[in-house]
Amino acid sequence: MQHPEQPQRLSVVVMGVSGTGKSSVAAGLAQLFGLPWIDADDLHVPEAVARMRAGLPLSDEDRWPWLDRVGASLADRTAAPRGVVVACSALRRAYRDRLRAASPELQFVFLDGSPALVRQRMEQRTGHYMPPALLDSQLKTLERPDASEPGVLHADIAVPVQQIVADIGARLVQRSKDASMKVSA
Ligand SMILES: Nc1ncnc2c1ncn2[C@@H]1O[C@H](COP(=O)(O)OP(=O)(O)OP(=O)(O)O)[C@@H](O)[C@H]1O
Ligand SMILES: O=C(O)[C@H](O)[C@@H](O)[C@H](O)[C@H](O)CO
Repeated sequence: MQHPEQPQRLSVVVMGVSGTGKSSVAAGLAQLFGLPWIDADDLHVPEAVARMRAGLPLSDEDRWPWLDRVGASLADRTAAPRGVVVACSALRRAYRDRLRAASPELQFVFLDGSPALVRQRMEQRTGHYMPPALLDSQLKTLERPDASEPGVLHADIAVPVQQIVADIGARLVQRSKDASMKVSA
């Protein structure tokens, strides 16, 4: 179903370290806005997944081509003419800038929370290749988006997914209204 206040084209990356709820929140936002969603985990080459499964973190060199595939999905207006929501760790500023270069209207949702809570959720979930032991390296690699970075909404992962989705959804709609007012002013 299309959200009654659907912004023009919505291009959103839900970012954060492993286990913060990116897939859950991306799926919820996509449902709210009637858009497709993509899990960037599905765009890793098998060698990268095998590496993480074995407890080895990815390097920049592993991530650049993957980020370019994520960027291509964000920019694909044929597959997603009204927009798309992508769950992607996008841990470093340079990674996010690479995605912005592919999709200039891109907005980010940063899922933030205590490492203890994230670890607990990673340990409780089943059937995922990412071992909780890689959380420390994820946290070390993370460059938290600060006020100098454009278009980032912050969300606290301690609240239920539905609440994060409703709150972020409302803020995205508000932003789109603010942007159209600026254009017409
Ligand atoms: N806000 C939340 N409240 C309670 N549980 C949550 C919340 N968000 C996610 N979870 C649960 O935490 C676990 C991790 O969530 P999810 O798989 O969506 O994270 P992710 O960031 O996509 O992980 P990864 O990047 O490793 O694929 C899942 O079991 C999910 O159901
Ligand atoms: O940049 C990275 O190190 C990766 O994208 C990881 O974050 C995982 O793919 C993802 O979080 C699944 O657990």
